[in-house]
Amino acid sequence: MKAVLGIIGGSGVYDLPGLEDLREERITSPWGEPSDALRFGRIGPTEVVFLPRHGRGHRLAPGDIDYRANIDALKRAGVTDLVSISACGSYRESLPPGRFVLVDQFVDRTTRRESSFFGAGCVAHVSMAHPVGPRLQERIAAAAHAEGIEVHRGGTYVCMEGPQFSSRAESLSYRAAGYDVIGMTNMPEAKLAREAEITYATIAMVTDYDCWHPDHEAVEVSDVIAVVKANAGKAARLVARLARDFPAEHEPCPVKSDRALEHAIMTSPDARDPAILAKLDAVAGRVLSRHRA
Ligand SMILES: CSC[C@H]1O[C@H](OP(=O)(O)O)[C@H](O)[C@@H]1O
Ligand SMILES: Nc1ncnc2[nH]cnc12
Repeated sequence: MKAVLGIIGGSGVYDLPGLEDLREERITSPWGEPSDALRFGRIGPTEVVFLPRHGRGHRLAPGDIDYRANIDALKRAGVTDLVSISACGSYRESLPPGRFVLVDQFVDRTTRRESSFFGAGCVAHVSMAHPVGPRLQERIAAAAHAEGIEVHRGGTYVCMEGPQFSSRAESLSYRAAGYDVIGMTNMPEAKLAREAEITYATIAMVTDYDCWHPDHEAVEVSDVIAVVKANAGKAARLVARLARDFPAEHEPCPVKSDRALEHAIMTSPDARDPAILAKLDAVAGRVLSRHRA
């Protein structure tokens, strides 16, 4: 399978410099409205598809993003490997603003988001034991190393509902729980990518110390955006190197993110709702077409 690299830009990242042969296309999805038109292009030999998660001009709050439409649209665009660039707060003194963290675990504390493509009419359960593709993460780390960009490998990203930042008590409890960074967007994004058999990884860009730190009173959006802007060049270099060095063929994922639906669908073929199956054409086409045969 040909590799297509998807990039989701988070807060402050509304375009991707260096995309050649750029074209934009609004992909329609049966799941809803994607955050923006997809931007298709090439970096070196690699096909790249870019989507700004909050839409151009940051129109969408974390809880208003249609994560299902975004992932479905990226799947329709042929994306096999998806990298999220996300601003986050830090729970570690050793992860200061400006540091990139390649997280490998997520905790979902969101409360009012559609977090699955499956449900009544077609039930499926995929594994989220290892939500990040280790080989994709390895490639990001190698690209960072080649560019002289310091990254921290590993860590847990807790995803809160927002849009308000945490209270001090919440911040202290997340830190005590052992989480490393906090944001508002990587869940359900990572879950949906897994259901769509897209390999997912996050470059979490630390922008603040949340509000647990004795020397940092409270998070301010202006501080977050100042850090993102100061590090945007580094992020662009990292993505460009990742894309230039990306293999032409999608590499099989060691945690089977690209085969997540292989044994996941519970509903027997004769009990499946044809209307739901029609919506699942892109996300689950690989396995559903086989079952129909
Ligand atoms: C602007 S601060 C809060 C905002 O930033 C992060 O977004 P993203 O993950 O898309 O970079 C955080 O999750 C909040 O949505
Ligand atoms: N402290 C924080 N909490 C939640 N989301 C964030 N995004 C950036 N900083 C954040």
